[in-house]
Amino acid sequence: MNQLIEKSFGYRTAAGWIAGLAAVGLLAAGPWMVDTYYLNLLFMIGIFVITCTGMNILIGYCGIVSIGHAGLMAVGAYMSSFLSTTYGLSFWTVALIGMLVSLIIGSLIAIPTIRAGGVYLSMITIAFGVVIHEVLIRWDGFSGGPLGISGIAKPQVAGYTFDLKSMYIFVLAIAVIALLIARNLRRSSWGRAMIATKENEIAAASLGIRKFTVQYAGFAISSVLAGLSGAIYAHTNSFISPDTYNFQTSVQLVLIVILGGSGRVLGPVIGAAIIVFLPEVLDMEKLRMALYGGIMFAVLFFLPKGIAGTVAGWVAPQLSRFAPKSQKASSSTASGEEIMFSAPAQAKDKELLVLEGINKYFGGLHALKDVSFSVAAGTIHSLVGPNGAGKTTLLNVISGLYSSEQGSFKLHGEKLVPRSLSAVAQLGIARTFQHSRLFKELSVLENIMTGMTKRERSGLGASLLRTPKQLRSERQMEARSHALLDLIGYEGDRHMPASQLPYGHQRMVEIARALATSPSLLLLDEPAAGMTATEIEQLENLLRKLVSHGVTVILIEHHMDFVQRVSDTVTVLDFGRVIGTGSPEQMLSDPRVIQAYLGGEEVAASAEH
Ligand SMILES: Nc1ncnc2c1ncn2[C@@H]1O[C@H](COP(=O)(O)OP(=O)(O)OP(=O)(O)O)[C@@H](O)[C@H]1O
Repeated sequence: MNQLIEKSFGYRTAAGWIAGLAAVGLLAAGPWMVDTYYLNLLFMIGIFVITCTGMNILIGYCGIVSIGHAGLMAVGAYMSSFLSTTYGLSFWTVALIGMLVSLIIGSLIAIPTIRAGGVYLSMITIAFGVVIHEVLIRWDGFSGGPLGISGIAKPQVAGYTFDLKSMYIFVLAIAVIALLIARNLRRSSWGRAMIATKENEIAAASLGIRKFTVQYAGFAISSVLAGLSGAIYAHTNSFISPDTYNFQTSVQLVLIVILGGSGRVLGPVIGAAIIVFLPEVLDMEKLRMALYGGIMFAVLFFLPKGIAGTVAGWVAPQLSRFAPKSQKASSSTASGEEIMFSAPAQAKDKELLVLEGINKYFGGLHALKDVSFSVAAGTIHSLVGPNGAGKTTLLNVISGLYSSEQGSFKLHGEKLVPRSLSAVAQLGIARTFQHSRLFKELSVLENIMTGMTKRERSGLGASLLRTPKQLRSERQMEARSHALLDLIGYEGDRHMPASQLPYGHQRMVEIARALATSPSLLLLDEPAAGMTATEIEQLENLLRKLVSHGVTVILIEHHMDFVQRVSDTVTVLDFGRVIGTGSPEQMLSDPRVIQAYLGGEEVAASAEH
């Protein structure tokens, strides 16, 4: 039965390829089937697909809504047109230069845009688009001013001059390549890192993923595609003016991505087809902006996932009924233990982490007061204390999410200088969060694979081209993820989006994702919360397995019997201060600890009587 299912998945992929090839074949026959008017429209769809595939990577994968991308198209178009009309250079040379200049300018704009984040991000891109438009109107010597540049040469190859038909075929080929690149990226560690950062920047950073690096890559790809499509358009149309690339064009580009379905590879194709054909069909050329505004409103209100996203939402559950629930990678012979524990176990008596005099303030609140203790390698060290005692704050300080005002850390005997979350992850410290921070858009397997990003990430070029080496690395990561899920005893559907997981499974997957970073120190913030008794038992076994192989665990937990069973050492915090460190038996029977835990209840109880 399993083989049948696997075969049917193979058939699905094959069916996808056949349908794709048939569609491309049909579109390639376009020049011989439609008149010039419709061929022009098809050509424009191709141009938009190229640009919007880049924007889809930026908006859908990275979560950066750029409303100035027409400016980057303009850079490619004007640079190539200027060089072509002034120096008579060939299209192939000037298109390449246009693309590179667009890449350079896009990369420069990316820096403030990514750093600003939030609402300022889109404002910067709008400002960029407006500035480019103004520069083109005023810089006569380069752009021809408001009149633009005309007489731009068409591409030539061995004496053959490209006409609209051949340019259309060329654009179709580039659009298909752009779509394949977007698809490859989505299936690579770069694509997963982009989506992870978009969904939960803190969780992504805790896996060692640098937001700036992945978002910068998204900006770079989209700049290249915008510059290229700008150059192709200019050399086909033979004329460009500043109005070709105004604010309206930028809005149109965003609309195509959102209408088609941001983050969906085929979204730009659907969006571009509708946005190009609709004003023609409705004969609303003069009311184009009003029509776009209406479409934008309707899409955001009725189809927030766009057309492709909505259709996928209907179809995916039907297909998942045929998906193998617990599919394991056949190529892997490695077990979860072999993957996790390739490093030699550390001696138990060695101090892995030493905290000295940690203080943390939130305004007037002194949340951590001179916290000092050490954590021995290969042990489970629990942090307990009443609500608000400062346990999570301490974990946040250790993991680099918060900086402390005073105090120092030593890891493996070396002093650590203040560090970011992603830099701490690079040191081999992994964590989970009190409230699940899984990447909901990604499947269970993809979540785990995201944990391997810092060690396994292939180069960006290899990911875009899906080279055999990159494919091998992907398969290895997938096999390792299966093995890790086996290790934690995860029995659920591994291809299911994390958004659909029950709470207990979310917690387990989050632990597996942290383990995927191969940490030497694992910080767990209330991992048993929301778990069933069986799952807690599995967690207990897993923790024992981890420490037996030398992994060190710092555990925050409110289930005291669980703490008592698994811990080697317990540190008790109360009002941000350490009130004791010792064995679980010592600590949990210490009168100060009982007072700290029960004091509030006693007060409450006495108030009731
Ligand atoms: N980001 C923050 N800004 C302001 N105050 C904060 C912040 N994070 C924590 N605090 C405060 O610091 C104190 C310690 O909180 P913390 O969450 O670390 O306690 P805890 O021991 O983990 O509690 P619980 O068991 O309920 O999770 C609390 O008074 C809390 O309100």
